[in-house]
Amino acid sequence: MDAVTVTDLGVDRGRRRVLPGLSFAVPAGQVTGLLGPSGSGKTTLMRALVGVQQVRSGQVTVLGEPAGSPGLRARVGYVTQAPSVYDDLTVRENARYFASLYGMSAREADAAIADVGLADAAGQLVADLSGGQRGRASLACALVGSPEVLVLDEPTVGLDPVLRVELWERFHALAAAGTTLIVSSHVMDEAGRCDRLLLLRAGELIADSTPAQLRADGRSEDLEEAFLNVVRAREEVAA
Ligand SMILES: Nc1ncnc2c1ncn2[C@@H]1O[C@H](COP(=O)(O)OP(=O)(O)OP(=O)(O)O)[C@@H](O)[C@H]1O
Repeated sequence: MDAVTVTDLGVDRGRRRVLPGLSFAVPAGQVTGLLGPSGSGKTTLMRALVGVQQVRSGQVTVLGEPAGSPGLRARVGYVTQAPSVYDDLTVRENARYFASLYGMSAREADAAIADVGLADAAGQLVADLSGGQRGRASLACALVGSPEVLVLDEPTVGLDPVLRVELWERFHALAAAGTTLIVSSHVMDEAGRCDRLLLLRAGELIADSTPAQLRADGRSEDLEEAFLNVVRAREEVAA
């Protein structure tokens, strides 16, 4: 079953056509990576998926409803690149506040904090956290609502490798329990951790694939090189 379907999605930002017309589907209960260089349109696409982006054309359907429908608010979680937590509250107070909005208990808030590796910093004010810790506090606040679809914009930026691996394990545990995750990254080594890959370049979908298929199509075990080979092959066809 598909959790998300996108048909001919066109988005302009300012005077630029950022997404010319994308079509793809995201299967439920998997981790789908949205990979692409800076400026390729990842955030714009994620904004369209959660219904906060004005679109020029096309349809975005999430869990059977148009993206942004009121009925999806509690079912779709979105963690932006800029952490959306309250600086003047502690990590615990933030998580418990968001838990109360979703009708969840303080215990569930504390579990979400532990899930992102912030248990030791639970009593600290968000204002006193590092950038990476702040991002994880924001992630904890999204996890606490147990959304069916989680859209995460570069959640591992600035994290040390151990923590990155732990978060990816957490993403896969959530997917195994039925959550659909869409995770953006511009680091190709994270592509290998995804079940499926959507590769964007200048707003175009270069690949809708799996890591294994991309390695085969790009004739390289190295995903970055495989991506480049696929891009070059497309350019040769277009020339
Ligand atoms: N508010 C805006 N007005 C005009 N253009 C914008 C706006 N926001 C983004 N853009 C442009 O849209 C394009 C795609 O931006 P987007 O943020 O979606 O890319 P991205 O792949 O998420 O990049 P990054 O990895 O750096 O976050 C870029 O060329 C960017 O300059």
